[in-house]
Formats: sequence, structure tokens, C-alpha cells
Amino acid sequence: MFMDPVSTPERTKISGGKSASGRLFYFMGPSGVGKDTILNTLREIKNGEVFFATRYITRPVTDGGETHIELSKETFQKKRQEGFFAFAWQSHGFFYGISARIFSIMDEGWDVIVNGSRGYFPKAEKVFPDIIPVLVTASEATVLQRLKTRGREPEAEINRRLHRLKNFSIDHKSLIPIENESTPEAAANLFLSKAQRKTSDARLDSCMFEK
Ligand SMILES: Nc1ncnc2c1ncn2[C@@H]1O[C@H](COP(=O)(O)OP(=O)(O)O)[C@@H](O)[C@H]1O
Ligand SMILES: O=P(O)(O)OC[C@H]1O[C@H](OP(=O)(O)OP(=O)(O)O)[C@H](O)[C@@H]1O
Repeated sequence: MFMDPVSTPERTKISGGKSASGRLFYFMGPSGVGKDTILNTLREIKNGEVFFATRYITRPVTDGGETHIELSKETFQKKRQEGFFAFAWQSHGFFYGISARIFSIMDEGWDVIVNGSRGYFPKAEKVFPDIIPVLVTASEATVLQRLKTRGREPEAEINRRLHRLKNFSIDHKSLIPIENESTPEAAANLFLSKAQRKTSDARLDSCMFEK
């Protein structure tokens, strides 16, 4: 299935505030740690304006999980060559991409959130040096339980994903670490509090915290 990205409701407009220039938050963390769940919780919080980038993936939409745009491998590679993607990587036997639209969205003043890969992060940082990494973590036991509960992958694939759990260390001056051992709401609010701008033009962030 292919959906026209222009008609995709990626943007969640909540309260009407805009900052001068948008920031790029790059969520990452091991499979099953809860990234999608936290992002869905963030979407539901009605007190901010953020652009959530939809992912283009060669994984069938029928596999469940996040709402992504499914592309065939051929279409993905064609779009990649045409410069359609800001970020593109390969993992778990699939191709993943984030549209280059995020750059014009940020130019318009929107903060952007993408769901990325730890393995790809060094390249993403080269593409956009002001990127703000957000690393979601939980214990191995918690992640294993969550992968089993989600039930999207067979056991062998769950074991492969667990194997990648601790294979990355992210050392970055702007890193926002988010431990997701409590509720998704707690993790989402932790992110919002850490993402608050320190400067006085924090219109977006003050909107985020309006009750
Ligand atoms: N804080 C949490 N508490 C309980 N269950 C969670 C929490 N965060 C995520 N989950 C569950 O864990 C599973 C994996 O979460 P998901 O968001 O798909 O992870 P990821 O996107 O990182 O692979 C899902 O079944 C989800 O409902
Ligand atoms: O380099 P890593 O940090 O290990 O990440 C590899 C890939 O795994 C996750 O995707 P995907 O949505 O397929 O998996 P998940 O839903 O199980 O996290 C993540 O978003 C990356 O695309």
C-alpha cells in the first residue's frame, strides 16, 4: 500500500503555538522497549504542537504495530535514489525511511519527532548535526516480557532483537535518556520535561505544559 505523504495526517496540531525554529528529536532504543507506545502517548497529550514523522517501511502493514507507510523494496530504493528520504536505514530485514519533508517542516518552526535506529544514529547526526537524540531504555527482563506480550515476532526473531539490546552506547552532549520502566505516560512526561527549551522564546514548550 502507498499513501500520498501530503495527505498523511502526520502533523498533530494541538494548541496553536510555534517556536522560531523547529528541533529534531530522534527517538531510539531496543526493539520492544516501548518507543511506539511512548510516541502514541505523546500524540494524545493535548497541550503542544509537534510533527510526528511517519515512517516508510518495507514491512507489511498487516504485521500490526505502528502506523507506517508500506513500500515495496523497489519503490523504496527508487525513492531513496530520488532523494526522497532524510534518513534511510536497513534493519531486521526491512528498509526504513523518514521523508525529507521534515526539513521544511522544521523551517516552518515545528518541532519534529522521528523514530530512528541506534545503529543509524551516527549517520543521522551527520545529516543533521543539531539532532537531539532520545534514548529509551528498560531492563532486559522488561523488554523480553514486552516483546512476548506484543507478539508480533516469532520466538527466534524475539531472540535476535534481544541480542541487539545492549549493543549500542550513545554518547552525545544533548542526549535525553528516558527510562521506560513505569507507565508510558510517565515516560512521555519525562521526555516533555527534558525537552523544554531553556531560552525565553519557548512558545512551543510553554504550550506543551499548559494544563
Ligand atoms: N511503559 C510500559 N508499560 C507497559 N507496557 C509497555 C510500556 N511501554 C510499552 N509497553 C508494551 O511493550 C510492547 C512493545 O512496545 P512498543 O511500543 O511496540 O516498542 P518499540 O516500538 O520500542 O519496539 C507493547 O506491547 C507495548 O504495549
Ligand atoms: O538499530 P536499532 O536501534 O536496533 O534499531 C533497529 C530498528 O528497530 C526498530 O524498528 P522496528 O520498528 O522494526 O522494530 P520495533 O518496532 O520492534 O522496535 C528501530 O526503530 C529501527 O528501525
